[in-house]
Amino acid sequence: MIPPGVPVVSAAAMVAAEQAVFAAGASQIELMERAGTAVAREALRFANQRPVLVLAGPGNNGGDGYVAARLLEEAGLDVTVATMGDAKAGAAAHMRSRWEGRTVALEDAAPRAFLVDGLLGIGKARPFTPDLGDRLRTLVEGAQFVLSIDIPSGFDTDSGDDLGSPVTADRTVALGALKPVHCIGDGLAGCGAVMLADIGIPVESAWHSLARPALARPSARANKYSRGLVVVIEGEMPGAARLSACAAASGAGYVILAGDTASDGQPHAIVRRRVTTPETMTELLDDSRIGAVVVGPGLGRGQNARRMLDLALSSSHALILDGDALSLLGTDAGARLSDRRAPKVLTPHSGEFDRMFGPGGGSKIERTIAGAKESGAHIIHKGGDTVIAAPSGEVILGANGSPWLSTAGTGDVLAGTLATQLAGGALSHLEACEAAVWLHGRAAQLCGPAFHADDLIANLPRAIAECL
Ligand SMILES: NC(=O)C1=CN([C@@H]2O[C@H](COP(=O)(O)OP(=O)(O)OC[C@H]3O[C@@H](n4cnc5c(N)ncnc54)[C@H](OP(=O)(O)O)[C@@H]3O)[C@@H](O)[C@H]2O)[C@@H](O)CC1
Ligand SMILES: [K+]
Repeated sequence: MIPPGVPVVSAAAMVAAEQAVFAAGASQIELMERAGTAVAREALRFANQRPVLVLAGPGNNGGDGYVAARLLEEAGLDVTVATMGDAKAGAAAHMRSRWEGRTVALEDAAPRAFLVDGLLGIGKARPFTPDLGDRLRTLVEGAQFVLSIDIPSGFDTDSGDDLGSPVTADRTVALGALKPVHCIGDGLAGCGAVMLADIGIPVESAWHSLARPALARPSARANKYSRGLVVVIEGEMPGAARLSACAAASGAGYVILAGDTASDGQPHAIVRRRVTTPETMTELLDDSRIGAVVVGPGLGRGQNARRMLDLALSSSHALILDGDALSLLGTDAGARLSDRRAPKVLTPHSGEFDRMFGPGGGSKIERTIAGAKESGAHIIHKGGDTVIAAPSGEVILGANGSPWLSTAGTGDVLAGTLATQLAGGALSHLEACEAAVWLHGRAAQLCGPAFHADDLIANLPRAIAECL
């Protein structure tokens, strides 16, 4: 769980924002006092008179820890500080000197019920030595509650990678702004629930956490075309396209399922069109009322699939490219899509993303931005830590889903949900992506455990109702 709709910044951008506050006259000591106060406030909500162990590292994260220790002791709690290394000169050393309570070296510390983790923050973290790692594991496992200051110690701020840290927090108090580690990678599990503390540092960013969309009810003048005409192209595995079409039918005015389906079926509201040749596909797409086309779910990778994809790409409609369409594009994705002027959204999982844009080169956020810039497409890079990137470099980080989403067909449902939001025309492309990811995640939460993709579709109207 992360706070919705707030800026997310890299470690370097956070430091720059802090520097701007110092340049405007605030002192580092003042800022650290505010940070430690925010941590102590959260700790007091959960400590419930239990003995507290504050871990204080050598940097400013440790400085925040000393402030929190002082305030918790003043509030009447039984507090011990375990130190790792000497506090660095400046505010951290100042806060260390103001702590007069019980202090032990980290190596000698014994577990206590309430653990406040101020070992390492957004400075460049190195893996813990084996001895320290073992001691830390004992302290974490011996605690009933772990509260991390800013980030869980031993995680990389920008990639969210766990550097072999034994810390798993129940809660993390993010100071000033969210960082990538709160939203992506191993950090999602390592942070626990994330609280955001405003410590008076103005932060602006092109990256934000996912927020619930504001969706409009249909106007009194609405008709099936004004609410969006969605076309879903069927292929070798028709069930996938049908899931997309059914999801699109939650909100779109008109949905056409185009393919080799001789029989019609449920729901009857979805119009079946027999489209098996380039001629019938061209005829279908020659309709300016179409708001969005979904191509890829269950499409197949044979010659016919390739032909259908090419025709969809050469149309002027907004395209959602998913599943087999992404595999067919492969390493040509950037070159082929950047020439296409009409809107396009790619919805790869990590395997499909790597096949198109390569596996290396930075964090999931940086790689998704690079893919969006290269292809000129919006990209929804799926996973437990979905990253949405626009070619402009804007990013939405969405972790509102459910681990139960990891089942076949849920991606097809996302593609259809997205088509509806794009075809409606009321939202920008980035907003449509954000709305689709939010609705999809919320529908999954409403399903509870052990659902299948059809259940997800059944819950989309309830998720939409929460956005009106
Ligand atoms: N800027 C501000 O005014 C404010 C900042 N705030 C707070 O400051 C935090 C950032 O502080 P920071 O930049 O001092 O970095 P932080 O992560 O605490 O320490 C880095 C140190 O750890 C050391 N180290 C690394 N790995 C290690 C290991 N395995 N084992 C042992 N040592 C290891 C590393 O040593 P080195 O690698 O350089 O030898 C370096 O000395 C931020 O998250 C927030 O909590 C708030 O108070 C608001 C005001
Ligand atoms: K920490």
